[in-house]
Amino acid sequence: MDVLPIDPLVHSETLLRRAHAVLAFLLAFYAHSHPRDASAPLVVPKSIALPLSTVSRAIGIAPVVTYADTVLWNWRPAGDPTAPLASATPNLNPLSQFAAPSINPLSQSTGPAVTSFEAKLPELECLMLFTGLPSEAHFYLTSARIELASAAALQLMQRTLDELFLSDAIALKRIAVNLTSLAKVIDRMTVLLEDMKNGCDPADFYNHIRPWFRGGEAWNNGGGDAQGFEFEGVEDPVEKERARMTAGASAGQSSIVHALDIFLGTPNTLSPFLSKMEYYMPRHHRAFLRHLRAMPAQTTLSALVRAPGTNDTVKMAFNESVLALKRFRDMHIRIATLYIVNQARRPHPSPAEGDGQVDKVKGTGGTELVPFLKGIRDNTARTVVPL
Ligand code: HEM
Repeated sequence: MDVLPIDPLVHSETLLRRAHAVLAFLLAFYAHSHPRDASAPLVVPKSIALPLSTVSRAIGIAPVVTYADTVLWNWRPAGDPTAPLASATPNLNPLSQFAAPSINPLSQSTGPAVTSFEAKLPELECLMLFTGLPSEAHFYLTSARIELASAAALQLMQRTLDELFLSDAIALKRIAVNLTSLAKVIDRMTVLLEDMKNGCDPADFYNHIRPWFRGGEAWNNGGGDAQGFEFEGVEDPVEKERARMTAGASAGQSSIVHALDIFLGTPNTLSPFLSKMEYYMPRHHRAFLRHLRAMPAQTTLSALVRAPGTNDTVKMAFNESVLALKRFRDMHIRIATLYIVNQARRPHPSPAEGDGQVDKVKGTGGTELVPFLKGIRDNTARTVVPL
């Protein structure tokens, strides 16, 4: 195929994102419908490799299928094929109305308005699927709904950071209310995560959907020297190396849970895997995480809840949020067990992970998922502060 120029796209972030998604899907179709030779790199033809590498560099994201391609940029309002691409036109973005749900921390006798913005949740459908299976659409849209619900968490975090700056008695009261609200938003995310089971069949997921997400890292999984993808026509050594050992798409690339970890000060912020996943996020998300991390240590929430003299109300509200995040991760482990570990135990058509060593089963991001996810969950629980 010809190498198509990307010049007509360069002035539009939206078109560049769309190009990334289309090219990354093409890369996955090419790579994973190709006879696999674990001893050699997979040469990706320049018709895919060159524009994908250029577009990825332009928007600062890895040249492979990412969570952004399958979830963040992969929806439109259901039943409206003429609707603009996700986020093309802010006013027509069905998610934009949720960016600022009306949560007023000081008028909370009946709790935050989490349910009221949930009621307005629009019906969404996916732009692209690998398989066309309803399970695949449900898989992506479950994550999209979690992202949507988490808009409220972002706002609560922002308000709390503003109050931290003041840290007077009223500010402390507001912080406690915000944190209690945050716990409720995280619990809502957990309910939405559990809804994965109501539309995504575990066997379909494991055998037919998940194999498409694998990156260069998985090309020679377990086989000697790492070979990965070789992008034909890409000469720049940095870009070549970037393309070679890409991780597969994973919701570990969603920035919301990373943001919660930084905000609450869990030790997960030190996880090399989670840091690596930042390169697979849109650059604005990455910048946001850096910004959160750059807060001076003495002005963080973590410092406040550990400072002598901080009242128990604030500490209890903080612990509520931490424990809600732990519950989210408990649910996530149950989901990963159902969709990956249990499936790996069964005979299945593709030899993705069929060596029977269930403890060594890997996530699409490349982790040994059972110990990894449990460690992350336990770190979260350890962040609780004593009263
Ligand atoms: C069938 C559904 C799912 C399965 C099988 C699954 C599996 C996994 C696995 C195996 C990992 C380890 C990293 C890797 O190697 O890829 C992971 C990480 C992660 N996943 Fe999922 N996941 C699912 C759905 C979701 C959803 C809907 C979310 C929320 C948006 C989510 C959020 C995360 C996060 C934040 C991580 C990083 C680890 C952490 O912070 O706890 N996952 N997932």
